[in-house]
Amino acid sequence: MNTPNTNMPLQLIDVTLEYPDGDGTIKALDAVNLSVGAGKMLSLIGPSGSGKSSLLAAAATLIRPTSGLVIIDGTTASDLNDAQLTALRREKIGIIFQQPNLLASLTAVEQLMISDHLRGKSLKPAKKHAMELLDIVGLADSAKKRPHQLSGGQRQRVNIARALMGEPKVLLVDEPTAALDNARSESIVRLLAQVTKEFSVATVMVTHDTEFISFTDSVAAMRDGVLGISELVGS
Ligand SMILES: Nc1ncnc2c1ncn2[C@@H]1O[C@H](COP(=O)(O)OP(=O)(O)OP(=O)(O)O)[C@@H](O)[C@H]1O
Repeated sequence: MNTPNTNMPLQLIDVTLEYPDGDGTIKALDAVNLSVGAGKMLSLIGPSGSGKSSLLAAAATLIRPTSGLVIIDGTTASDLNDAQLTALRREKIGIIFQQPNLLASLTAVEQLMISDHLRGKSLKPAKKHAMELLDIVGLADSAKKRPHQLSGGQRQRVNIARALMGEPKVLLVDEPTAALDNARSESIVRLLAQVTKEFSVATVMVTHDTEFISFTDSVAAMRDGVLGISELVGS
């Protein structure tokens, strides 16, 4: 397949990414092909330095690949200028990092409301939307708590809810359980699998926790920039 397919919110076609390395270059991604369907969640595993973060950064359109295409919900990222890419990211992509970078002075509901506010929504509907999402991630009772009053797992739940505020088509998740104990890690991966279905997003989760990959629809393994298993899911 080498044409945009809107049933596949995330498509990477022959994506190669090279970084300068001394006199030469290093191939962080080597002709990667990947498609993830709406409502499907893929685990991305692989040793350190194999290119997982590079793949997420390319899929997030935070970095332009050396060659190949990144297609988000039918839009080819390389056709866009930087301002258009920023708009595409805001409208279509939710990004969840390892450490929830929440603002210390804001309550959980405010962390989410900011997101809608920046998109031009007024406060009342933003609050309603934020409360709905906090309810979905199991934090309706903690809406008024600030980050220091929440556990690590709860902070990650706020992070997930915040990423969903923009109603993304693609959810990119980098090591969401790295700072959590086993039980909390499992509940976070289960929650990600749940919201993937509920919101019909295409989710890619980089993880070292192979224990929890059975909660996801498929698994791809990276090694030296090459995607070992390139599965088409959700077709
Ligand atoms: N900005 C950069 N400049 C040069 N080389 C880079 C850069 N970022 C990553 N690399 C190299 O690209 C390759 C892939 O790195 P990447 O961080 O994507 O791997 P990873 O699988 O995410 O690793 P980890 O699990 O340790 O985060 C590695 O050889 C790395 O050293």
